Order: sequence, then C-alpha cells, then structure tokens
Amino acid sequence: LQMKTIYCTISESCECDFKPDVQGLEWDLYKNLYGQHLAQEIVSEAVVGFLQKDSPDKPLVLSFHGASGTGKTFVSSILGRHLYGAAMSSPYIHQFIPTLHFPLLDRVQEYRSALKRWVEGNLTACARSIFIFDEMERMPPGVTDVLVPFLGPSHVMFRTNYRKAIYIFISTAGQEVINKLVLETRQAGKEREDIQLRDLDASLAQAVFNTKNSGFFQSRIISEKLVTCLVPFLPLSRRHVNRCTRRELCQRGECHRRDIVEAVESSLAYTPEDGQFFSNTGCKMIPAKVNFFL
Ligand SMILES: Nc1ncnc2c1ncn2[C@@H]1O[C@H](COP(=O)(O)OP(=O)(O)OP(=O)(O)O)[C@@H](O)[C@H]1O
Repeated sequence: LQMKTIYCTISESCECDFKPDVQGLEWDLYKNLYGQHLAQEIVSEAVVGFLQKDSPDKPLVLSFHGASGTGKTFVSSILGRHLYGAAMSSPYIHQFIPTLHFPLLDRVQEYRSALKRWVEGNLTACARSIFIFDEMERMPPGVTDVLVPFLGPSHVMFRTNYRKAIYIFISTAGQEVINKLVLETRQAGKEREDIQLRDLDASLAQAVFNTKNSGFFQSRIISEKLVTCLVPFLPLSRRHVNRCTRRELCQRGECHRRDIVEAVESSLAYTPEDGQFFSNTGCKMIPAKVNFFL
C-alpha cells in the first residue's frame, strides 16, 4: 500500500481499482429503484457527466435528502457497486457516520481537524476516493465546513488531484419540503413523475441551510453552491412498498404470495392521516415484515 501511495503521489493519475460501469449503474437505478424518478435522472446524469472528464474542474458532490427508507443509502451502495471493482468493500469507499465517529457536540474543533486529515490522507492514497457521509442530520454544526476547500473548484492543494473524488451526503433534512410537494401534487390529481427538480431545488437548499440539525446549518457548502446536485428522495406510496415486498418475496423463492404483500401493506403506518398515502418508513421495514408473515 505504501508503494502505491508513493506512486499515486508522484503520478497524480492513480486510479486505484476504479472500474466504472456506467451502463450497469444506469440500468440498476432504472430497474431496482422504485418511485424515485428524480434521483434516477439526476444521479445518472451527474455521474456520467463527471466521469466523461479526464480532469474534472471540481469533485462530484451529491447530497441526498428525503424521508427514512426511501432509498438514499440504497443508491449510495448502487453507486459503489458500479464504480469500484470491489464494490462497497473497496478500500477507497469511505463511509462516515457522525454518531459513531463524531458523537460529542462540544468537540467541533477536534472533529474538524480529524475530518480534514482523514479526507486528505485518503485522497493521497486514491484520488478516485468516494466519501459517504451518512446521517448528516446528526453531524455537529460547523464540522462539515472544513471540507469547503476540498469541494470547490479554485483551491489548489499540494500533490493530490482532489477534484476526482466523489462526495455523497445523506440526510433526512428537507424531507418536510419534499413530502409536502409530493402530497400537493397528488391532491391536485397530478402524477409524481411530473415533479421536476426545479420545483424543489431552491426550497430544499433553503431548508437545509436554515435547519439546525441538517449538517449544513448556515454552511458555506450551501451558500457557495459547492453541492453539484441536491437529490430529493420522494416519499414512497403503497404501490412502491408493495414492489419492495414482492422483490423480497421473490428473492426467497416465494414470488406468488400475494397474501403476504397485502399483510405487509396493512401492517405499515401511513401519512397523512387523511388519505394514508405514504409509508412512514418507506421500504425500510420490509425484510423484517416479510420474515414475520412468512
Ligand atoms: N426507492 C426504493 N426502491 C427500492 N428499494 C428501496 C427503495 N427505498 C428503500 N428501498 C429498500 O429499503 C432498504 C432501506 O432503504 P435505505 O437504507 O436506502 O433508506 P434511507 O433512505 O437511507 O433511509 P434512512 O434515512 O433511514 O437511512 C434498502 O436497502 C432497499 O432494499
């Protein structure tokens, strides 16, 4: 590993085991991600555009927002699977969980230096590193801004081509804005697929910037527009949840158990009270529920 690090430092072109399969990525998103037309489009386009450039002018920064169980972590694993030979177990995919790594709110300074060192070290080992920041809503405010120099276009950093990296932030911040629009669209008798990113982009950025527990509270990452794309994940309705259940059943060789699909559907909680359209936990509980009813 040490030899490789030295080589990467000198050559500036180290690609580690980076083996992107863009078609596989697009197909996987299209086929296996339910009810998320915006995430499908935005993630595919952003990744394709980014990978077309041999020397990108800034890193790819994606921020996933939406309710629990709607597919945010799922999409980040799909990305890992199709970008690296060794998929999520690749040593160049780094996952970061604030409650685990940065549990204490009064240690912001210490966490900032640790985060900076960690990103720098990993980028030196591999310019094509992927950094996934899960549970951003638990990140102590002020910590994330230490990443500003890594995310922007202009800063020149010694030795590492930091612009080849991919950053993925994941949080539930902004879910109220997203859920409200999806509900209004439905109540107006329109299709959820009619929703476009421009209907949500500005209000989502504002919500994330103004929310204390978003990891981006008053963050320069938002005000300086360092996020390439904010990706909204829409609340899943009954038909999406049923697709998740059917997939789970088929994986267990029980494709035809419609009784179980119905049992799982009725065992979940839905909002709003008046209408009961959207699953409160998305597809998150499905494997456990299928276990229970099978
Ligand atoms: N839109 C979806 N299409 C297909 N499967 C989904 C979708 N959303 C969730 N799932 C399934 O549910 C599981 C849990 O979802 P996931 O971990 O991606 O949720 P999340 O949005 O990251 O939520 P949280 O904020 O609670 O972590 C996934 O592993 C996947 O199997």
